[in-house]
Amino acid sequence: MSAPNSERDSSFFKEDQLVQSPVSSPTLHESPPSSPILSHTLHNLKDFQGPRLPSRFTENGLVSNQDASSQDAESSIKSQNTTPTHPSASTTPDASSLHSSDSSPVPFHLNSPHTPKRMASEGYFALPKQVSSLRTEYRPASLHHVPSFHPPSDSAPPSPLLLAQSMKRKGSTMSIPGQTSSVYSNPNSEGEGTAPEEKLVIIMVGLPARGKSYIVNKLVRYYNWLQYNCKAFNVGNFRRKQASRGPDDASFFDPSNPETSKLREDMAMNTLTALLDWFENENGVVGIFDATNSTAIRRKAVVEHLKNVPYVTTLFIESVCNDEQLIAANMRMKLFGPDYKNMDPEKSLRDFQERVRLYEQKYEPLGKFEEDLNLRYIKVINVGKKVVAFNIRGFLAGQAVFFLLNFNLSPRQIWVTRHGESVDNTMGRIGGNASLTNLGKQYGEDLAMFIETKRAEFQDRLFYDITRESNLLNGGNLYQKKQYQPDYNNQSPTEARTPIELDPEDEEKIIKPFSVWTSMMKRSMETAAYFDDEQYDIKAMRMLNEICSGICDQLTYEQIENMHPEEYEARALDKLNYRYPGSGGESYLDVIYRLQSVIVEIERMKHHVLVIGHRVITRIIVAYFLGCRREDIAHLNVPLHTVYCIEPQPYGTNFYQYNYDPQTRTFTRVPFHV
Ligand SMILES: Nc1ncnc2c1ncn2[C@@H]1O[C@H](COP(=O)(O)OP(=O)(O)O)[C@@H](O)[C@H]1O
Ligand SMILES: O=P(O)(O)OC[C@H]1O[C@@](CO)(OP(=O)(O)O)[C@@H](O)[C@@H]1O
Repeated sequence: MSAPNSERDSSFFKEDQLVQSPVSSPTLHESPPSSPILSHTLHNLKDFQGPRLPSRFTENGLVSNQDASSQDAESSIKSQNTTPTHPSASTTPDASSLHSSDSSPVPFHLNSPHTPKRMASEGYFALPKQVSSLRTEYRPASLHHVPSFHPPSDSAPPSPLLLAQSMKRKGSTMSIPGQTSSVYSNPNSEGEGTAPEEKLVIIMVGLPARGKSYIVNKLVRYYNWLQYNCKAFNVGNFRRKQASRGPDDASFFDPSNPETSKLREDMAMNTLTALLDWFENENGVVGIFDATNSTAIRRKAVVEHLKNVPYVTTLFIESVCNDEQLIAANMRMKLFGPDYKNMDPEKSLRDFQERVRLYEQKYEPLGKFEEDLNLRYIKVINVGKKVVAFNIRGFLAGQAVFFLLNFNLSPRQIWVTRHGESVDNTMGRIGGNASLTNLGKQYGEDLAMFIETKRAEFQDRLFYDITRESNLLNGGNLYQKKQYQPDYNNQSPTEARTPIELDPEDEEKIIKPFSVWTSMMKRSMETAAYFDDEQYDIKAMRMLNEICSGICDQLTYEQIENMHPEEYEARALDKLNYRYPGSGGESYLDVIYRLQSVIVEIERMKHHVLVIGHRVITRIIVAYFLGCRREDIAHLNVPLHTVYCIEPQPYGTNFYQYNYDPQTRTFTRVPFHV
């Protein structure tokens, strides 16, 4: 019998790993376990000499091996409306508690959606190999006759039916690297028996120039930052690498052309196969299939291709856009893309418009077909102005939905810097809650002036771009930028200008609020003290506090090396996962997870923000926008008195870096290098 929680030794708990579980669970075409729930239970009751499970069931509750996959062990639990009791429990559930709420026995049906095959695809645990090979006899009692429950004793094993009920169905829930520890029994050094973790295949849907790849790139960055191994598989890129890829113009996309249609389907399935190979060979966790996937028949082929893959769940993401201005802008963006680079823009635009027209002929939006199959999907309409979600389940899928509800395309600036120099910085002491030195205060004062200037500059750029855009679209003359060059050297940029009449919609886009966020530590809040809270929304956040160094707080690195050499060495080996010992001690991974809400809020905001953080905080935020590899995050070079500016763009992100010179009290732009 498994030990109660409190007595389990540490071997029961293992950090949820990034890598896929090494356990070789039975692939679903092998003879499936006789009863996934029961066998899983046996696996958990590691000392229990439970009832012998049959290798077969037949129609009256016993099902042949071939049909075992239609075995509905789970519904026999779910429908009996009882909280499964552990076989060792002394309570004896009476017959009524084993029946559905309407007190009639629940039919034991064989075609349940929760068969081992479906359970695997829904993220339930498939059984570790050593259990599924168990060959024992089990004859489920008829549901009309419910045997009374006798606590197990050496001689009489518990009633198999109740044993079944004691099996909590394993659902998919969050497994966060460095934050959760999945409990399982019989761990061994290779991690055998480690709980297999859910994998997610995201399937994009949408006409060309609807932002699919843009969304994909953001999701890849977000999942990887959360330490889930995520990669995009773009069919267009696959096509461009093919020697025999058919015509390079829109005719390739003509659905009435059988040859090119076959080519396109083959390219799509080959790309999907590459995604599955990546799952297998590189321990992928979230694979994103980036294609138009514009017809139900294509999506059915994708689902068929995936249905036998263990632990995989799917999520369709459709980007819908009926904003003509945005679509026109998107199409113009495409002219700078790989399909039309260095080609005549007018001709390329016409060709791309023809490609879209050909797709539109056969386009089928997500809907009844997917709902009839209970497939999960989310529709993002006009960049999230409206979002429709269907049957969203699973932790990883939920993360995608959460993210998609919070991103936008508005041009704005994201500024990140550490606090000004603190007393502890001058002493080389880490952590603590020291105040600024005079130099640190000077930095804060000059930072406020610098940001004020950059805010006005960006506002000018927005004004020029937006009025130019609206003039272009309205056939008007281009706005002459020179009318708008304020004299920054002599006056505060925000007051010197004559007010200009703007229509309300443009005004909202151009005159943007500006948030200044600090941690709740003195050195950060004191740096923000020079910002005018009439002009800036200033907010202190505990999530932005510096990493807690536990027993090493207030020590120098040299002291740590001398006093705690093993800690010093361990941290140097794996700074990302290493957690400082002592009360509140944290790792970089811990800080990443407490910054998740800050990152999503920055993505959601349409206005500017300045984060005045700390070394770890600055590294993690800059690493997110850079899309850094996990091994680089904890080592980015982010010295004091350096300001980073991040500008999200339609295709990617612009980065700028400014170094502060305390002698001249100026900021100079330098090549971005972290
Ligand atoms: N949700 C969205 N709806 C519409 N356009 C978007 C969306 N997200 C991003 N875009 C814009 O669409 C442009 C083209 O996006 P892209 O990803 O290349 O399209 P697709 O991959 O669908 O062909 C990007 O420049 C981006 O600014
Ligand atoms: O992860 P490492 O490189 O140790 O940097 C974190 C350390 O940086 C420091 C600098 O000493 O942050 P801060 O920017 O707040 O001054 C310490 O407080 C913190 O422990």
